Amino acid sequence: MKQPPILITGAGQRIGLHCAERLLDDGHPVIISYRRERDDIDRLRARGATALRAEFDDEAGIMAFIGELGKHTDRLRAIVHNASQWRPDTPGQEAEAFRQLFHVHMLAPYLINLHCAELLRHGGPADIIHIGDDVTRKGSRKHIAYAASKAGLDNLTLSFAASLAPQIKVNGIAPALIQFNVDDDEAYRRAALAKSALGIEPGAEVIYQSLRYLLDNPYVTGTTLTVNGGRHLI
Ligand SMILES: NC(=O)C1=CN([C@@H]2O[C@H](COP(=O)(O)OP(=O)(O)OC[C@H]3O[C@@H](n4cnc5c(N)ncnc54)[C@H](OP(=O)(O)O)[C@@H]3O)[C@@H](O)[C@H]2O)C=CC1
Ligand SMILES: Nc1nc2c(c(=O)[nH]1)N=C([C@H](O)[C@@H](O)CO)CN2
Repeated sequence: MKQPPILITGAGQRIGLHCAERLLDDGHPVIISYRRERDDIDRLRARGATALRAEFDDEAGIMAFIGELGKHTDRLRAIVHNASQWRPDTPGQEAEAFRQLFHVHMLAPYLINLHCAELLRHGGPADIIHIGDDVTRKGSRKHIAYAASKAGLDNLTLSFAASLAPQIKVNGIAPALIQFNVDDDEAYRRAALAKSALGIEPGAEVIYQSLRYLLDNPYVTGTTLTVNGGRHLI
């Protein structure tokens, strides 16, 4: 019997896109959510992925996505909450930033988990994976709202792991620098690389490897994998 699809949110680019491609390479059916249309999303469609547009900026958008998802599948192998916005604290926009970050990093995973857990209860292996951030370990001077919203996501991992066991495993992945953004200048890149013991920009494959471990291990739940190049050692 064909495996149930794996849902990855925010997989129109970068880490989510890479993980979607690698899951397709491994023969998994894939559903992604995306916000802005991109050529890469057409490439995923050509490989058989289902791409559903989603805006998690308010409750209505999140619930609309949940309704649309239910029209495309009655089972899921896993839900990967990857969608995210990385924005600094901006004077004059503090509350709006906090609202946006709370919605995408906490309310969307919370409502999707509550409303879609039933799709994971099909008797086979089932996982929810929250992509957090190593920054929750100590906070951030310039991304206070971002770090707080990711810390809330870490706590959702614990609560949902307890609540959905034993049918569904729930874990997190806490990356630190994985992949620079195109507009990151040389000085920023040098400073960011110096913040970890291993000092490299590893690329998205290290997140796919972590995802693979959590999907394949039947005895891990309620944990968060740190993938940070040893930042905690510096
Ligand atoms: N890249 C890195 O080095 C690190 C990444 N992480 C985490 O890893 C994950 C993947 O990182 P990365 O690939 O860089 O992520 P991106 O910054 O590329 O964001 C992923 C996607 O999330 C979507 N998204 C953002 N806000 C919303 C929203 N309100 N509703 C729906 N979709 C939304 C974006 O869609 P669109 O572009 O169409 O707007 C984007 O394509 C994230 O959770 C991130 O926090 C953690 C530490 C380091
Ligand atoms: N949604 C995103 N979250 C984060 C990103 C990103 O590009 N998108 N990038 C980082 C940085 O790499 C940081 O870990 C090191 O400077 C953090 N989160």
